[in-house]
Amino acid sequence: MVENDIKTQKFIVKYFTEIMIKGDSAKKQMINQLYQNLQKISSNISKDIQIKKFFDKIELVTPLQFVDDLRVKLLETSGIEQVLEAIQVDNMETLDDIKIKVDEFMRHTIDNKTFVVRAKRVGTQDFKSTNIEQTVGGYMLAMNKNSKGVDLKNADVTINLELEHKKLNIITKKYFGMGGFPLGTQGDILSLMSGGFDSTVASYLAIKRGVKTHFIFFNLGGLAHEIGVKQVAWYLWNRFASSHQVSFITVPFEDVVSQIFKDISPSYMGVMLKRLMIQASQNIAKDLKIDALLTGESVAQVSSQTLRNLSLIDSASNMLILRPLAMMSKPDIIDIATKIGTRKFAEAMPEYCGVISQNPVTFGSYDRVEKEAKAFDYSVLDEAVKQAKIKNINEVLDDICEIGSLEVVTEPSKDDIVIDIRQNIDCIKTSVETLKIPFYNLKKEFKTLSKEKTYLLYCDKGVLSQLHGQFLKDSEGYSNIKVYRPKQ
Ligand SMILES: Nc1ncnc2c1ncn2[C@@H]1O[C@H](COP(=O)(O)OP(=O)(O)OP(=O)(O)O)[C@@H](O)[C@H]1O
Repeated sequence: MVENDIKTQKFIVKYFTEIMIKGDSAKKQMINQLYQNLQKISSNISKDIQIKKFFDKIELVTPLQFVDDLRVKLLETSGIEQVLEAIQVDNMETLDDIKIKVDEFMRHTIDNKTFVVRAKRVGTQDFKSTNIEQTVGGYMLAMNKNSKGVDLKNADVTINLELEHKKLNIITKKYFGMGGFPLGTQGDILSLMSGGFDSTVASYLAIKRGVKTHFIFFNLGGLAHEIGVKQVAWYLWNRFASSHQVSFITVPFEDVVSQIFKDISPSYMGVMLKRLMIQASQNIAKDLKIDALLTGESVAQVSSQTLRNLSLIDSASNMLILRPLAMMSKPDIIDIATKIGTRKFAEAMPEYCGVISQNPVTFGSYDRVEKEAKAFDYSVLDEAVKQAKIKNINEVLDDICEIGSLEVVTEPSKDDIVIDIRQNIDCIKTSVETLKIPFYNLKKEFKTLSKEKTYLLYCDKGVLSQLHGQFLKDSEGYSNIKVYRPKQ
């Protein structure tokens, strides 16, 4: 039981170890960037969160009601090695002050456990860190008969203390952060985003490395695919990169695909399609002053992703192309997708344009690709690039919402059924029958529901409900779907 009337909680953010071994100016630049990123992220949660930068850490002090939100965001911000949660107590002048406070806050942790006290100290006190450890340890041992005693080598519980002048931090929890470099320290990249496992994991790895990651999507003709890609790109950005604004570019590629069917030999269609995507991406990246492209390609993952074919694709442009998954195995990629929450999106992503990957060449020839490329009418590609739509990532969901035109209902009728399609476990409470079906199971489970009822899809902003409802309507032919947006 904590008896003190504490109204704030402190987070201590320790920098990624690779930042700490940099030279002074690189280190300073990275710490400044992380500080700015955290200022932005924390002020989005609450203007009452205070943030302070030190040479070896950043401290954030938050009112208690924002602790959970802030913790989640800190653990999803690149550049952080460890996040410590601490209780901060001021006016700690003597060893007696310290021992009493630490016992008050930490005694509940040592019941039936062995413990050890570790302390660090900054200031001109007349005692040393070891004195703090011994005094606090001795006092807690005497005061807590249920404890199993002090164990210096193998304690069940370590009580970590940091005394800075008269300010004492009692560390209550430690988490591993995401690692990596602060977003914005490594320039900009344009990620070719098809929404499957690979391009989403590749984009995450770029973000984690500190690279500001913009997205480009080539629309080959499927509304469902467009919806899926926009949704997962927004999810990645919102979760791991919202300290920076990035672009989402949609390039209409239907005509390019038709032209490929006219001009290119079947076995080279797949390689040519990728080359054309790379060429279009390069042109757009140059306009946006982006230095490099990113893809989710991985050597040998599918029969067409041979080293030779990747080289044929590469030779379509002279821009740097990063392929962070090049040497990774699929299970490792899926593990990352599961960890970062994109697995469900990837599994729900519809197949597109399968024809173009039938009987692909696996060891294409440089001469032949040149010949195929010469046969292609590039004015079609130029036109597609001209028609590309560039949006801010936070506008893409609204953007697709315009495509949808499902009726929006603010009050359900008594026979309606509400379906909460959000990914989290909470389910909205309504006055009518309400089901929980996360969006990634909707297609499968909707089939099993009575056709006689009207279903009102519910999500946080009404946007994903529009998208998924529209998808069910267009692709599966259902007409008994509306969107539920209760009045705030
Ligand atoms: N429609 C598209 N729009 C943008 N980029 C694409 C598109 N299709 C493919 N790409 C890019 O090409 C890469 C290889 O695509 P391909 O379909 O061959 O492989 P994949 O391994 O299934 O990719 P993913 O798992 O990312 O869907 C993708 O990772 C992505 O970077």
